[in-house]
Order: sequence, then C-alpha cells, then structure tokens
Amino acid sequence: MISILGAGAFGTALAVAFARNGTPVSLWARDAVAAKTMQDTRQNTRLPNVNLPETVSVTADFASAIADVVLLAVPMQKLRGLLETHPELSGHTLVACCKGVELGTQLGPVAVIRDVLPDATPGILTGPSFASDIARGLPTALTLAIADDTAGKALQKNLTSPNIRIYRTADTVGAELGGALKNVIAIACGIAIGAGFGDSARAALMTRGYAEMQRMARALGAQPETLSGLSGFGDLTLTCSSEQSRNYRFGLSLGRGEDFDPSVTVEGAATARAADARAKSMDIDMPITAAVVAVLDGGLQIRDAMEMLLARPPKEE
Ligand SMILES: NC(=O)C1=CN([C@@H]2O[C@H](COP(=O)(O)OP(=O)(O)OC[C@H]3O[C@@H](n4cnc5c(N)ncnc54)[C@H](OP(=O)(O)O)[C@@H]3O)[C@@H](O)[C@H]2O)C=CC1
Ligand SMILES: O=C(CO)COP(=O)(O)O
Repeated sequence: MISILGAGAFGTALAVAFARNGTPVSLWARDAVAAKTMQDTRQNTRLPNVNLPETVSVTADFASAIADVVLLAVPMQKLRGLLETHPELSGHTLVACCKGVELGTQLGPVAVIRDVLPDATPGILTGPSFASDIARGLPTALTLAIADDTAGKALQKNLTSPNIRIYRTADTVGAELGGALKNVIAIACGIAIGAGFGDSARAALMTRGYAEMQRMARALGAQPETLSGLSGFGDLTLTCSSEQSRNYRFGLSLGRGEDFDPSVTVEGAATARAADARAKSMDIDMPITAAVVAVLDGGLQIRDAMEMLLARPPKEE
C-alpha cells in the first residue's frame, strides 16, 4: 500500500495514477467530512471530472492511512506542521510532493523532513506534471530525488505507472530547488504577459530566471545536471508557458491588475520571499526573484520592475 497525505489536486491525481498499477492507495484528508464525501462520491472538487478507482480509499483516520511509503502532498508552508503533529512518521520513507522553500528557515521540503524527523528516509518527487494531466493518464516524466540509493531504486519501481516515467537522482538539493524556484519565475512570466510585455519578454525572463536558479543551486551545492533536467528546466518550461499553472495565472492576474482567488495554492509567492532572503544572505545575484518580491509587496510598480531589470549594468551572458 502507498499512503498519500493531503487530498488536494496533486495527492488525488497521484492516487489515481498509482491505482492504475493495481496498488492499493490510502489517501488521507485532514477533514473528516471532506474525506467521507470523497470516499462516498469517488470525486474530489479540487480535481474535477476524475473518478477515484476502487483501490483508492479516502480517510481522515491517520493511523490507518500510514504505510511504509508515505507521500506528502500538502502545500510547502504546511509541511512542517504536518510532520510535527505526527512524530509516528519517523522511520518511514517520506517522499515530499510539494514545491517550495519554507519561510523563516529557507529550507526545501527534503531539508524540512530531515529537520523534523531525522530518522525518516526523505526524498522528493517533482518535475513537470499538472495534476489533471496525471489523473487523465496523459504521459508525464518526473524526477525522484533520494539520497539513499537502495530506497531510491525500490521507490522508482514502486511509483512508476503506465503514464508516469520516473528518473532517479541522489541530488535532493538540486531537485527541490528546481521545483521551488521555477514557480517564482512563472509568476514573473505571468506578470510580463498580463502586463502586455509580450512573448520575447517572457523568453528573456525564463532564460535569465533559469540563470538565477542555477546560481542559487551552485551556491547550495546542487549538481548542474539536476537543474537542466525535469525538476529544473523541464518544470520551468511547463509552468512558464501554460495557463494550467496556478503560479503563472496568479502572475497574469497581477499583470492585468485583476484580483486572484486567495484560496488557490500559489507556492511561488511565499517561495519568492524565502528565496530572496536566502539569496541576499548569501550574496547570490537573483534580480528577477527580488523584483517579484518587490511587486508582490507593493513596493514596485510592474513597469518600473521591468525597466529596472533592463537598466541593470551590461554584463556577459
Ligand atoms: N496541482 C498540481 O498540478 C501540482 C501540485 N504540486 C505540488 O503539490 C503541492 C500540493 O498542491 P495541490 O495538491 O495542487 O494543492 P491543493 O490546493 O489542491 O490542495 C492542498 C491540500 O493540502 C491540504 N492541506 C493543507 N494544509 C494541510 C495540513 N496542515 N495538513 C493536512 N493537509 C493539509 C488541503 O486540505 P484542505 O482541503 O483541508 O485545506 C488540500 O487537500 C504543492 O506544493 C504543489 O506545488 C506538484 C505538481 C503538480
Ligand atoms: O508544479 C506544477 C507543474 O509541474 C503545477 O504548477 P502550479 O502549482 O503553478 O499549478
């Protein structure tokens, strides 16, 4: 059995995909009423038009939901709280499925798992994949990053399903950074398109945003190949170019001066602040990330942010 903690769009989509392997999946929701509704109706309003296979059981009973392998599909800023409330997860293989950097500590999901539950075996499943694509059985490829090679090989086999091809790496730092930072650049790209700056501006932001991602990754000891793989370049490309992305759509709304539903999960907003703080403390040049933070905090108008980025001193590429 695989257990998935967090019955949002992504947790539910993964449950559907693993069930296609015939693997029993226990999907845990914190809200008992929501769990019962999902179990009875076989639907989740966060992932419309998808039916839950019979081998997926949705429950709010934590103890009965836990298997040896546990996937953590809650938003990044909620991960620590979940782990702290459930010390019984210690000793399990815990695979983060969230993308972001924690505010305050500036740690990624694998580092947060290590921090709270040092006896767990931590990993991360990340890469370009929209929940609805996964649930509909469309082809996707993901990165599984886990330092423990034996656990990694077993998990890679376990989590592969007919529509999900999984690549493995031991570079957890690179994988978690790629997945986190691409959301910040996606917000920047959404802002640029929403404000009418055009596709060329978006390509510039994606490329120079990727340079920022690499700079931070190098400074934190990640392998450059990880950033050029699915979890970095792959996810950056997807998220900056598709209106399926909530981070990109959030940026679009900002650029157009429209409101955005605050209940929608937009990981890049908190992550921008956390990454900006880390970059400043380590003297890493990340001007696009800094500009996103300044726009989010209302300290900089969008047009001024773009002018500021263009007016930076000339440099070699
Ligand atoms: N959606 C996607 O396409 C993809 C998402 N991801 C990543 O997956 C993570 C989750 O995103 P997603 O599923 O889309 O988000 P959703 O907003 O769809 O769902 C979030 C889920 O987390 C639950 N949750 C929030 N806080 C807690 C908590 N403290 N304890 C337990 N459960 C909690 C929510 O429960 P409740 O309803 O009770 O609030 C909800 O079920 C994010 O980091 C995202 O970047 C990765 C790849 C693709
Ligand atoms: O991470 C994702 C795609 O890989 C999902 O992106 P959003 O969170 O922006 O919707």
